[in-house]
Amino acid sequence: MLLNQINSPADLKKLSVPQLETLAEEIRGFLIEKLSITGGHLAPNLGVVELTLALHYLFDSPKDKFIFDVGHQSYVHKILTGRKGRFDTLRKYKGLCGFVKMSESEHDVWEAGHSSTSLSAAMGMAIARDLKGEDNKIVAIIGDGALTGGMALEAMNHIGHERKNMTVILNDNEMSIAPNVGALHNYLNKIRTDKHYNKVKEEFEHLLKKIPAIGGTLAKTAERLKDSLKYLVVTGVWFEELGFKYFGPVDGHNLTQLFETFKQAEKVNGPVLIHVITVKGKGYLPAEADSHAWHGGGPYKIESGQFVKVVGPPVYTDVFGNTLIELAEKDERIVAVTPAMPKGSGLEKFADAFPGRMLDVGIAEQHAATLCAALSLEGMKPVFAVYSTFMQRAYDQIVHDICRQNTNVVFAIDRAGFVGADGETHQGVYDIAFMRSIPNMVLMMPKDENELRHMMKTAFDYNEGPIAVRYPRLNGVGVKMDEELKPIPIGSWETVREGEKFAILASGAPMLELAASAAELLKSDGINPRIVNARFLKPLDENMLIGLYEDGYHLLTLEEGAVLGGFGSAVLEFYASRGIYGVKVKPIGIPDYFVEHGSPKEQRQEVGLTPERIVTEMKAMLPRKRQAAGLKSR
Ligand SMILES: Cc1ncc(C[n+]2csc(CCOP(=O)(O)OP(=O)(O)O)c2C)c(N)n1
Ligand SMILES: CC(=O)[C@@H](O)[C@H](O)COP(=O)(O)O
Ligand SMILES: [Mg+2]
Repeated sequence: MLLNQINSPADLKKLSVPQLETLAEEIRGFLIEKLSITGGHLAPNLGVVELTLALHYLFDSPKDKFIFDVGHQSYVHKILTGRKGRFDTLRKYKGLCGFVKMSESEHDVWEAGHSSTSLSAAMGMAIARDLKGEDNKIVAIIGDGALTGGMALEAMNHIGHERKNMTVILNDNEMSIAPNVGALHNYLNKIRTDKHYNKVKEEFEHLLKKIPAIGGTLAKTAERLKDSLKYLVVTGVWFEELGFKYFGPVDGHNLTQLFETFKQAEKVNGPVLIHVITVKGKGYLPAEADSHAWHGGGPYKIESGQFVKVVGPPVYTDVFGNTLIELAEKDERIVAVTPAMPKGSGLEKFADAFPGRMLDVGIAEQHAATLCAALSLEGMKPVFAVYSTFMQRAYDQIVHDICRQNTNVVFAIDRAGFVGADGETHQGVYDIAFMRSIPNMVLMMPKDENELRHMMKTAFDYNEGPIAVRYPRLNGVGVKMDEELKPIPIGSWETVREGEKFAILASGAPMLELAASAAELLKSDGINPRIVNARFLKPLDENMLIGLYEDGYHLLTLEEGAVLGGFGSAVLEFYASRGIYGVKVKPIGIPDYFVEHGSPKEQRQEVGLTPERIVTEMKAMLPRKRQAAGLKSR
């Protein structure tokens, strides 16, 4: 196996093109085999085997810098840079990261997980390189989906203006996670498919060069003629007008074509954009046939192409999608907006049921948020369906457009809390802190999927401004679902377990489960804590908080969110702002660092979101002398 001889990119340089082609097939086989056990982003990586080989063959990483957008398609890069032996640990706790990771290799020069950052990063590195007088090459690899992200266009605007030497590789496989959307996608499609463009291109470009440069007013007309002719036939003219020299479309699975194109591009001074056409899932028929399903998934049977655990969508996602349909049948104002995650956000059935009322805007969270604000001002009832982590992209729009104008936007915040294998770039752990501090915002989290349904009813009945419900990436909690949907009084908590002396205020199913486990452990100490479903993170249940203080409870708050500025902070602020200093409050949540990939259970264990930790914290709140004597609480 040639693959066994490849331990660094230098090993590639000795190979012939036929050998590289053989190596490509071996890498494909390696990916299919390894990911059948670990799961992961199979289709994106099968699509970039030849492209990544060409990069490492022609450039000189890490001196030349490769910047992968999103980074979910960096497995081949990792195989070629000495990490193929770690693939059994892919996306596992303390194992190989599923995205680019600087701590893993000197060849990893830019980390991501969120899309559309590669061009800004490339520009920053190009400017730094030139200021330092260095001469390394900078190559950004961005997908057609990531190109729909607003900051990619912001970067292109800057790059085209400064005209720094860099190479942008547009990996165009017509797919985002779902089929790609948008005018840019349609434009790329035209370039990709219109053979006419390519056939006449050479002749016309040749002709254009023949038009003599002439003086006077005629010159302007001739120039305008050249430009309009150029527009007609030169492919990639949109990129050219933005200051890039466009090459393509190039077959991204043909090494010879890739090498030829890269060699031509090397001669260009200034930014170059190479439009590479690839097949997402290339070389594994189930993934080629349905690259949406195979964008990222769990373990599978190679022969049958069946996932080992036919894991439906996370139960909250599914309940959200089904309940939204139920509500939309009675309310034609309801419109769903998703930034490129229709399936992940549970909106596919809604889209089928209500054509035209599910808007996939591409990877454009900022646009999605402001769009919702305007939809609401015009009398619609928009739901912004977004993962907690990706919602971070739209913070200003949420403040400036949605909340400040007090619009009736419903937020369906999915993947709230630890998400597991995607790790630190995807944890949904900051939205409590950043949403609760915005005026007019209401923020809820259900104790189970049945309460999610009632919260959705609450949200869509609410007409006092923005209202958000956050829910975790959880499969199969399994509770009885109420037929009738009843709105929940805003700001009302619920005692789910009576107790004395201590009260655990827990937000969301994972935390309520944790509280119940801690209560079990505490029985032997004669401590019987009250457990409260703190289902509103804003506004707080002020009556209950006053009552808990007056009844002398010691409080612990539990949140699967950043403890800095989170729910526990809100409770502390509540008491402090009323001059109540005699109540003990212990906020328990995620400490101030980024929690890497693993399972949510391992992540909770790592940060101390465990029953044992709660027991320790509770005992620490007992009066010193009683503790010292090892006495049980009163
Ligand atoms: C800001 C942001 N929003 C959403 C996502 C979720 N996401 C991950 S990959 C992806 C599609 C990327 O498409 P493309 O860039 O074309 O890469 P491909 O998977 O096709 O290789 C999306 C939407 C993300 N990573 N970042
Ligand atoms: C790479 C990326 O951002 C997406 O593919 C993300 O991994 C999807 O997450 P879910 O699997 O939770 O839908
Ligand atoms: Mg794509």
